[in-house]
Amino acid sequence: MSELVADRISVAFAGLKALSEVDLKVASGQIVGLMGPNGAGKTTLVNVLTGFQPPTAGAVLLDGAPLSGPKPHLLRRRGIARTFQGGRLFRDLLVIDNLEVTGIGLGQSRSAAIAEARAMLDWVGIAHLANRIAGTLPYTDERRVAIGRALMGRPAFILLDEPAAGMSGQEAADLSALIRRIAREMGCGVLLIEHNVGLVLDLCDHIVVLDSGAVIETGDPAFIRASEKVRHAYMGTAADTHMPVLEVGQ
Ligand SMILES: Nc1ncnc2c1ncn2[C@@H]1O[C@H](COP(=O)(O)OP(=O)(O)OP(=O)(O)O)[C@@H](O)[C@H]1O
Repeated sequence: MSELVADRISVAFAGLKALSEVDLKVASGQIVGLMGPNGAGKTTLVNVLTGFQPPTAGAVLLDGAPLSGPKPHLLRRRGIARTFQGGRLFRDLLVIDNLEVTGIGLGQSRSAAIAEARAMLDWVGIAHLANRIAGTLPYTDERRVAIGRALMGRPAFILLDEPAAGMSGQEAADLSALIRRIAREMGCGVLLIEHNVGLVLDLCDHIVVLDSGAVIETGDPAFIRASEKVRHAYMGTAADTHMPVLEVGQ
């Protein structure tokens, strides 16, 4: 059992407080949702947890030990992987090569990286895309490749930044099933940033809601669904009774 913790993380950009003393915890096999309106600080927190953004204050702890100042590739080697908004694949390379170079970057031999890349594409359900040029894929397939690439080396944690953006209901449902398998079958701890509130409420064991850089609510999906504070943050008024729920599947 492994645990990734954000401990009172603050980030300031030239006077703008992007995050203020944010706490968050993800354990092995758990799916934690990170919600909040645009500009709430979600990506900044993922950047801090993955070494792309140094915190102004606070610490990231992996199994109780602080990870102060390491570079993203070193955190990746320690088992903290992520995807990005927009995929960020090596667009001129084949899909299989995108995964292979990641394996090699993690210290695998070429043959081990190729073998894991093939097995991973199969596990994610996109073996048929192995020999496509990554830059020619439709958006939704690109997302799956990005997730497969992030799973190379079997990370302990995967942080997914808006993986369902632009997906149809059925595509989001398929993605949801994949994320559940990542947690249940791989035992990976998942942190999910997603604007599709329906997907987050359906999938997550625990949810943290940010607004203007601060945690305004944490709890299980039923608690978050009923929260006036969350409704208020999303809709701008407590009088509104509907959160912007996009239904998953069916
Ligand atoms: N590198 C940066 N320099 C200056 N300001 C930044 C930087 N990165 C983010 N910000 C600001 O910090 C705040 C939080 O941004 P962030 O991207 O983390 O929010 P978010 O919740 O991920 O938003 P979205 O849902 O739109 O992706 C915003 O006001 C944003 O403009």
